[in-house]
Amino acid sequence: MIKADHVSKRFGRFEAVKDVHVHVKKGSIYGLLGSNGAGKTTLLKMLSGIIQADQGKPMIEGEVIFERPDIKKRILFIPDQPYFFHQTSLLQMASFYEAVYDRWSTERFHQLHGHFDFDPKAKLSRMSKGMQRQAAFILTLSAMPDALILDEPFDGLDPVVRQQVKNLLIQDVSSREMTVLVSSHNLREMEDFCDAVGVMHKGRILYERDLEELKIDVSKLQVAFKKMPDETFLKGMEVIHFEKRGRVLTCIVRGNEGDIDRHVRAYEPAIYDVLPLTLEEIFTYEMGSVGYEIRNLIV
Ligand SMILES: Nc1ncnc2c1ncn2[C@@H]1O[C@H](COP(=O)(O)OP(=O)(O)OP(=O)(O)O)[C@@H](O)[C@H]1O
Repeated sequence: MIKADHVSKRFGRFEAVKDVHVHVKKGSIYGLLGSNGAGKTTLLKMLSGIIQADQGKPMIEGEVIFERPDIKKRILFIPDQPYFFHQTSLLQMASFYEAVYDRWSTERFHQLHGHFDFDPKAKLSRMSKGMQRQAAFILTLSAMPDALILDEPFDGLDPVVRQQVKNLLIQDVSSREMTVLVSSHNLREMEDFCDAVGVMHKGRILYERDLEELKIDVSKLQVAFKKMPDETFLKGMEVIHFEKRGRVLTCIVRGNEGDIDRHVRAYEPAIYDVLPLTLEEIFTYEMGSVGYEIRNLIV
């Protein structure tokens, strides 16, 4: 659905995006993570058709987006600072959106501003950053886009509204296969929200993973033995990381859950638990093994 095919972008002599290849599947949510200046906004703007790539193809449904105004009407971008016309209200902005976007739904618009308890006649310029962001979501989701590209969309939203917005996005993804590409500095923000994540650093995608596959493939074990087993215990599994505190071993291991379970039980542990792994832990260990310290890249 959304694809960056070896895309690069320079600003003068500075290369902000370097040969990036990303694929966001239809009906999925892709989290683009990265620190300040990583190149996320530049990549999102190319994929929204706002700026042109120097090299490679930013594509939507197999077409280079920059050259296709018709496709741009179905792909909406919410920038990190939403823009509204001077002195307008949500209602006035809605008239503009209705005129531009063929699939605009007035019913959805009323439903959404009711949901957020939003005064549609109040001037948007007098509203807080978080309320302006809510307004951007109300307008954008009422345009019923096929794909949404969101730059730091949760900044400035309180935790309740943040969850409401996430739920609305998930609803559109599951009910009508909307595709979402979302950038964030915050790994925890993406947990339980994205289907896939990519980590961007200094213009490149360092690491990319499907989260379902990742969570199935990596486990965290806590085991204790009356008598410590020999080295075959650790050598018999693909251990990414382990810590030993007294008699308790905590191991992050890769591989089939059933095979791991059989291997561990063969050593007759006194205590054996499989603990939930956070996205941060998976990243810390996986990226650590390729030479990056995730904590230095994102929070
Ligand atoms: N129009 C521009 N002219 C010159 N340099 C630019 C321009 N836009 C972006 N850059 C540079 O490109 C790099 C990537 O910027 P970009 O905004 O894409 O990063 P980002 O990952 O979105 O960062 P942040 O999380 O801070 O918003 C930065 O070094 C930035 O200064």
